[in-house]
Order: sequence, then C-alpha cells, then structure tokens
Amino acid sequence: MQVERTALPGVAIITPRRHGDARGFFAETWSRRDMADHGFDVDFVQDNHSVSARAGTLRGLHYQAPPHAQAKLARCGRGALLDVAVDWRAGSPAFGQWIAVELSAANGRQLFLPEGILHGFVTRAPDTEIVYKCSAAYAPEADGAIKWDDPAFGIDWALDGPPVVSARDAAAPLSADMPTPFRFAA
Ligand SMILES: Cc1cn([C@H]2C[C@H](O)[C@@H](COP(=O)(O)OP(=O)(O)O[C@H]3O[C@@H](C)C(=O)[C@@H](O)[C@H]3O)O2)c(=O)[nH]c1=O
Repeated sequence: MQVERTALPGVAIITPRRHGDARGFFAETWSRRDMADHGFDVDFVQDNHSVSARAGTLRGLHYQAPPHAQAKLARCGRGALLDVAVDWRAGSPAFGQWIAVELSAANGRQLFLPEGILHGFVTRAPDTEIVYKCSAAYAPEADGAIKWDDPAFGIDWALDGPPVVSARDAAAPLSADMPTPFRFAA
C-alpha cells in the first residue's frame, strides 16, 4: 500500500495495491499489519456504510467526543466523493486547517483520520457509497457536529449549488461556540 502524509499531522492518504487480472482486481482494503508497519497503531471495532442518493449530498462535520473519540479509515465503494478532514485538536500545529481528498470507487484511495479530526464529505455522483472503519463504537451521547460552512475553517467544498444536508447538520453550531474537547498528542 502507498501512504501519503498530509499537512495535518497523523492524517494520511492510503492507497492499497490493486492486483489486476482478466477478471478485474483484488485489493486488501485494510491490513492491520501493513498499517502498523507504517506507524498506524489502531484497533478498529465498527464498520459504517452509507449511501447518498443525490450528488451534492454533504454529511459533516462530525466527531465523537472523548472517551468515545474515533479514528477512521474511509473509502468510497461506489461513485465519488470529496472527503474532508479538519484538525480540531487544541495545540496542534495545524489546528483549524483542513484538507480535501477525492475518494472514488475508481481511484481506490482511502483517508485515515486520527482522533480529534472533524470528518465530512460531499458526494460527486448519484448513489455514492462510503464505507469506513471506526476505532470506537457509536456513542450517541458523545456524537457531535460543527457547521460544515463554519467561516473559521473556510472549507472549499467545490459545490455547484446548495448541498443536501440533514436537519442536524443544518443546525450544527459553529466552532467558535463549541470548545474542542480534543488535545493534540505529538
Ligand atoms: C454514526 C452512527 C449513526 N447511527 C444512526 C443515528 C441516526 O439515526 C442514523 C443516521 O446518523 P447520522 O445522520 O449521524 O449519519 P451521518 O450523517 O452519515 O453521520 C456520519 O457522518 C460521517 C461524516 C462520519 O464521519 C460518521 O462518523 C458519522 O458521523 O444512524 C448509528 O446507529 N450508528 C452510528 O455509528
């Protein structure tokens, strides 16, 4: 697998090797051994799968607060999406910075997010599917969201028009009104 570090410490683009043949391809989409060899020591306990019917559907920016914080490994099983990570760890050299990576069924890329990173994405094609591994179980009482268009972050979602968002995401607070519960650990 190929590992590309990003400007956010601990956030990486992972591209598994695809073994192509006349039938198609084979890929290991998650290997604990290979991830550990690259310095990612993470123990996933839950897999999530969502499908968004319309292109321009935006989910985020989401987190689970400690002690239920989640590292995630996301990939796109069908269609294409722009995956966004925002560093929300107090004391991080990249605090408040964001990156966006195109994940698609075609490019096979994955995005690894450590704890303390806000996660969101916008779909680029109808019926786009995302699957992601999480290092902590769902804990509704710790589930949180920050407004996707928070001016403190200034994320360029490259939208054509207003996105499709959930009622919860439309009403999410700004980061200025929600102190981060995360601390950066180098
Ligand atoms: C996240 C989650 C939701 N649910 C339920 C709660 C709710 O009834 C329904 C839909 O939840 P949501 O609207 O929060 O789904 P969604 O907006 O897709 O939330 C997800 O967004 C992306 C960006 C993430 O990073 C995820 O961690 C998660 O927060 O599913 C679970 O049962 N388990 C879970 O782990």
